[in-house]
Order: sequence, then structure tokens, then C-alpha cells
Amino acid sequence: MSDLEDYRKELDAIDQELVSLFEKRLAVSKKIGNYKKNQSLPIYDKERERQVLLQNIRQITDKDSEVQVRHFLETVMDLSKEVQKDVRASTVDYDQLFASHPPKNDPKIGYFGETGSFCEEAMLAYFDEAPANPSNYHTFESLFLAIRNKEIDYGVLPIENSSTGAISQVYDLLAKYGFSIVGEQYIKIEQHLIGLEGTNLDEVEEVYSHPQGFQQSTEYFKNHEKWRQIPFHSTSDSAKLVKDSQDVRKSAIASRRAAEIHGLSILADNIQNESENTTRFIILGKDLESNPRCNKVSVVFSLDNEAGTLFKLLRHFAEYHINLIKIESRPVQGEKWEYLLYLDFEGNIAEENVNGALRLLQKNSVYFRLLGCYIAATKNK
Ligand SMILES: O=C(O)C(=O)Cc1ccccc1
Repeated sequence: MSDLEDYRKELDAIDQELVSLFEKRLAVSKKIGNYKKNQSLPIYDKERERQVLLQNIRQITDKDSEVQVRHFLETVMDLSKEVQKDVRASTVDYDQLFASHPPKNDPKIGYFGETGSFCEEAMLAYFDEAPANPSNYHTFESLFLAIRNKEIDYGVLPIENSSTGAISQVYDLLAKYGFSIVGEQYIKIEQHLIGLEGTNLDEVEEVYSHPQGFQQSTEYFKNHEKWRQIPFHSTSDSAKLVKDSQDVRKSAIASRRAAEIHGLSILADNIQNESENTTRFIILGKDLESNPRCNKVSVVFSLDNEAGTLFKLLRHFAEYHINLIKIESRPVQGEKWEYLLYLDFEGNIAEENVNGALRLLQKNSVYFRLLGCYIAATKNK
């Protein structure tokens, strides 16, 4: 028998032992996976992994093999984590996750702001028939509460603007209340400075608007630094305040429609920084509603604080040929330096590739929620 054959026999015997030990190790990992799932503990434990490496590297007799031993242990621990993730994913109730409710008949609708708000415009553009007696709410949160209390079935809110980005308060409320996105609508936004009829710009001292109104018109205000900018509920609440005050020193940033509704004049038109200023609005409902025509999915998730996890996850989207539209990150309330990630992508939850990507996302995230599967709106409104 040649030396090589002897060595190979020796290796075979060692591999046999290794495989049997590794199987035993995986079985223990499964038990740990169940324990962590029941206790809602994260799968990755940085300190524990550091200890495992340390105690095993300490006992190496041949120091030349340290690099390989380290690599071996890291791989073993990665595979154990995979097993733990499988344990967690196997318990996910997908029927529940994809349960879909039919759209409400004769729904009660609510929107943010006084009549004349951009949300009211978005509502009128989204629903085929103008909703009868819609309710309006003067804070974003009061609209969420109205859905929770079943005062309304759907609510219309802004979620992002083409020039100022995410409306973070709405993202945070989505996480807090756990409702679903059932539709979206884009509206072109033109902001105007409006006031009582006959007001001269020299008379203006105060400007009222929703914070978005100010953020979208910063360039215009560079030439009017003396004016006090006072954030108020909505652009149209601001218009109403000016009308009710009958004070020429007060003005508002709002739409032309709000000026007409509240009987005010335009003192300066199109003061928004960008001519193509557009806001995306969402139609919020209590439950997930989706049908085969839906072609956009929104999810929210958080990840283990482990290097490369986000990259590995997003890579699956590329592998499944899913087009990512947007990713937004928001700090987790009450947890320092932890983030919720909001992802929008093209597809329908009934499609195999989307379903596969969602399963992977769910499997690999600490927290996961499907926010909605709805019809993507056209952007040129
Ligand atoms: O205040 C409003 O009218 C709203 O609907 C919120 C808003 C404000 C500015 C731009 C887009 C939406």
C-alpha cells in the first residue's frame, strides 16, 4: 500500500469522526434555535462567538494552524446560525402572513388636514368616486387612531416628497400602529404664499404652514429672513388660520385650491424649490388587501447587528430579478443605534420569486412585517 493511500485512510477516519461530531453539534444548535425563538433572543451573539474562538484557539498545539482553525470555527458557527434561522422560519404562519381582505364596500375615508389640503387632493385623485362625507384629522397620529377606533376604514397621508425625502413621522407611525398600505397616489405640489386679499408683501410678518411647506420652499425664504416661520397642522389649516385672523401680517404656504376654498389671495406663486415637486401619498387601511393586479410590495424589517447581513439579503433580490424601488431606514424607538428598514419593491406576493424573497427576508430578519401589496401609481400626476 502506498503512503498516499495510508494518509487517505487516516483522513477518512478523521472525517467520519468530524461528521458525526458535527451532526451532534447541529442537533444542539437546533435546540438552541428553539430556545432563542421562544425567548425572542437574537440568533447572533457576538460575545459568545468571541469566547468560542478564544477558548478553542488557546488549545491549539501547532500554532501554524491558527488561521485555518479560526476559519474552520467561524464556518462551523455560521452553519449553526443557518440551522437556528431555519428553526425560526419553519414556524412562520405564511397563510396568516398572506391572508388578504377584500376592499371595503362603501368605505369611510379620512384624510390629513383641513379641506383644501394636499391629502384631500390625493384622496380625490385616488378614489374613482369622490368619497361621501370624508372625515379630516389635524395630526398624522389622530388619523391612525381613527383607523384603530374604526371611525374610518382608510386614511390618506403623505409619505415622501421628491425634494425633501421621507416624511419620517409617518414611517414611525406605520411601525407603531401596524396598519397596512392598500394604495398610493402621486400629486404634483405647487406651493404659494397666500394671504388676505389686498395684502402687500411688505406687511407680512408671520408665515404658517405644515413643516413640509417650509422645507419645500427654503430658497424663496432666503429673501424673506425677517418673516417668522410658524409650523402648523396642515397647509390648509394654515390658510384657514390666516382667514379667521383677518390679520394682514399673517400669511400661509398652501395650494391654489386652499386659497380658493378659504377665500384668500396668492401673494407669491410657485415658491417651491423644485418645479417638479411631487409628493407620494399612501392609502392606509387596517388590514392587508391585495389582488392579482397589485404590482408593488412594501415591507419593514430589522436585522441582527452582524456584518454583511443587509448585503446578503439584498443580493437575493437581485438573484430573484426583483426590482428594488426604495429603502428607508429609521431608528427603532427606544433602542439606541438600532434601525428599522423599510423596503419597497416591484412584484406581487403571489409570484414565486417575490414569495421566495419574502421568505428569505423573514428568515434572516429579527423583526419582519409585510406592510402591503398594492397597485403602483403613475408618477406624472
Ligand atoms: O399640509 C397638507 O396640505 C398636507 O396634505 C401635507 C403636505 C404638505 C405639503 C406637501 C405635501 C403634503
